[in-house]
This record gives sequence, structure tokens and C-alpha cells, in this order.
Amino acid sequence: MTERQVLMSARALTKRFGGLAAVNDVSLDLWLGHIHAVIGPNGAGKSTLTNLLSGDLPPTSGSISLGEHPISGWTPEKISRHGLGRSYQKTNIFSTFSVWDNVRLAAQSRVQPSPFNPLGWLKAAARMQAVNARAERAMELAGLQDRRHAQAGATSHGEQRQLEIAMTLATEPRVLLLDEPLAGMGQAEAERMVQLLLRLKTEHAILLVEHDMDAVFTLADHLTVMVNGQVIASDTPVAVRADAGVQAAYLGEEH
Ligand SMILES: Nc1ncnc2c1ncn2[C@@H]1O[C@H](COP(=O)(O)OP(=O)(O)OP(=O)(O)O)[C@@H](O)[C@H]1O
Repeated sequence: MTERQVLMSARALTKRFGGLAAVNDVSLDLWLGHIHAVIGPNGAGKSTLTNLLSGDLPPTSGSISLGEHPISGWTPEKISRHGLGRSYQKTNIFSTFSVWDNVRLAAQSRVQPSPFNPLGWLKAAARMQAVNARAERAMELAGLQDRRHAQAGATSHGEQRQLEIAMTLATEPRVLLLDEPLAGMGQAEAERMVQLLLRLKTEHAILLVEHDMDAVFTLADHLTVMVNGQVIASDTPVAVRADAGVQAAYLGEEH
């Protein structure tokens, strides 16, 4: 068996808001080719954990590494430049622009213009080509190539979530943090998103925060259950489903 490649890990992460430990001593690894789902009731600390990993919130204590880099204290922009892509619960697109323009803008955000290089303009064409190629690939991965000319705000809810993922992919991340990508979707849209995530996992390490338990049990290679900021189980989905403590605290009879 080949050894699993850890692309991101957190050790003993804690985040306190005053007296509340929203995330309490949480450790986890994200592996290439795996979807690591984090589930738990409202207020369990899932979004806070995601915000810690993306650098949007500083931890009270604990450490995070991305590849070989210890990233604690880095800004979200720097973490993003080193291969972390994050989608948010709230759709975050330019609604009057086309689908293609949104993805292209996201791809362009990765290209640093070079004001100190007087010959920089010579490379402009090559730079544009690279941006377009990256945007094209992200559109294809997200399954949006046939919707490129549509106005983003006029596309369906499901397509807008696909677009968000395409925009994240355009920055060429290796690790994806996905916060409720299926939220508000009908069944057909949800099924499309599940297929998209299965495609994406082959080239990424994915952290998935999701309330749709059918999707979670279809997608997850590893499952972490949080309650009140703490991890109460972290194992394969089969093992988690059979865990009496998890049944009692969260999953209930249904699963
Ligand atoms: N900025 C903040 N200041 C104070 N308390 C916060 C802050 N952000 C989150 N909390 C609290 O931390 C706890 C964890 O919240 P968090 O949003 O991480 O949970 P969650 O598992 O993502 O919930 P949901 O499933 O509803 O999104 C909650 O009690 C919440 O009220």
C-alpha cells in the first residue's frame, strides 16, 4: 500500500471566545486523495475550525502546517498562495459578470504583475495565456464549460456553488476547505455536486463541512465528529456510524 500523503495538519488547536472554547484541542490531518468530513450539531465549532485552518481567525493555541510550512500567524492571502483554497457558506461571486469572467478574475488574482521589471510587458501575453489556461481548467473541473457566457447572477443556485468552487480551483490549490457546498440544493443539484467532489478529491486533500448526512456518508474517507468544540470521534465513516457515543450525541437512529 502506498503511504498517504498529508498535505495539511493541525495539532491541539484551540480557539477561545472569552470563556467559550469554540474549538478545543482539535488535531486532524488532510490527505491527498481523501475527503475528510467534519460533522456536528449547530455550534459544534466546525466553521471556527475552518476559519483557523484558512487563517481567517488566529488560534488561541496549537499549530497548523500546510505541506512543509508551519503556517500559524500567516495571513489568509499568504496561506492561499501556498496552496489552500477555501469556499465560503455565502456565495461570493460578481453577479453581473459572466461565469467565465468570474473564474478568469480568480485565476488572475494569482498572477503578480512585475512593476520592477522594465521588460515585464514582454511577458504579458504569456501571462494572459497562463491565466486563461488556468481558468479553463478550473471551469472544466467544475463542470461549467457549457455555461461560460451565462451571467453569473442568472445561473441556478447549484451552478453558483459550482462557480464558487471553480473560482477556488482557479487559484490552483492542493488543499480545499469546503464549507457546506450542498447547502440549499435540490436533489439533482446535490447529486451533481457529490460527483464533482469525487472528481476533485483525486488531485486534492479536501476538508468538507456538511450537514447533508447522505452526502457525507457517500463522500467521506474519514469522518471527524465535533460536539461543543471537541472531537468525540475521528475514524472511517463505518466505524463512526457504529460508535455508540456518536449515535447518542449526534447521529441518532437514522444513521
Ligand atoms: N466571533 C465569535 N465570537 C464569539 N463566539 C463565537 C464567534 N464565532 C463563533 N462563536 C461561537 O462558537 C461556537 C462554535 O460556532 P461555529 O460557528 O464554529 O459552529 P458550527 O459548528 O460551524 O455551527 P453551524 O453548523 O451552525 O455553522 C458557537 O457557540 C458560536 O456561538
